Amino acid sequence: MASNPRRPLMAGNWKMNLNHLEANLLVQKLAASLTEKQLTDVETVVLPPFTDLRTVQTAVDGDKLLIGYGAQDLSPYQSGAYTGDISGQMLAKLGCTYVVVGHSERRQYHHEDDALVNDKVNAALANGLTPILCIGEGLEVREQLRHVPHCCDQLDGALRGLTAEQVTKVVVAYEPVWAIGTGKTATPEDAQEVCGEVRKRLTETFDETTAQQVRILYGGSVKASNIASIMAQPDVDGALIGGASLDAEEFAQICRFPEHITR
Ligand SMILES: O=C[C@H](O)COP(=O)(O)O
Repeated sequence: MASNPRRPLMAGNWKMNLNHLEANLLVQKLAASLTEKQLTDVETVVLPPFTDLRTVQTAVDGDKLLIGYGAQDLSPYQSGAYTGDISGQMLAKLGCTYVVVGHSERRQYHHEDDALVNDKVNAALANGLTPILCIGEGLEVREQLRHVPHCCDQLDGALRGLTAEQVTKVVVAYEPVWAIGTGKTATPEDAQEVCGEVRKRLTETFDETTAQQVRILYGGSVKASNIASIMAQPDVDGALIGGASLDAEEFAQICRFPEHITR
């Protein structure tokens, strides 16, 4: 098999954790724990709460840190009377490059469906942001062995109407809900099964060249101790990391995974 041309991406989703002072410390510590080469080889991104973004921007710009950042959600609208919401243009203005869309916690607690996720993917792209599109099955679906069609349906719904060129700008994150924050990691083979099927679906819906360009991440209890075996899978191009990204040293060790595997 040809070597993987996709640059690995490690994205730390802080969820609703860390105030802006703690955010500054974590970003500085993370950058100091990684060499320029490590940060060049593996794209390292943090996804703080909205209230931390300006602080993270100041740290990254001020110290020219090789760390990217983005948000955990965005409104499908550009502006207007949407109390409490944040638009893609606001995030772009803060220098964000990424935004998480359709995380299972948004789907569960805010009843986001595939149509809304599709609108948010479009809003992200319209503002030059890279959507990290989350898909994944719950335990019941997994036990019924319906996880592959379930994830492909979510993928189809979220990407409906997009051109192949737009799809190359999307990152897909496969996160089995039963593995999020539970300490129960999917096996590397479980991760590869769905990530491989996602790439196959992208090939069928768009084309092979497009599918080969899309980065597909795994998320769900990723730690320094299990990242190497996950990243050894051919269709896994990185990880969306929750809990472990709140510890700078642990996250840095995850980003250093190439030292432990040969792809
Ligand atoms: O977005 C990140 C995922 O929900 C995974 O979270 P976790 O690493 O704490 O399991």
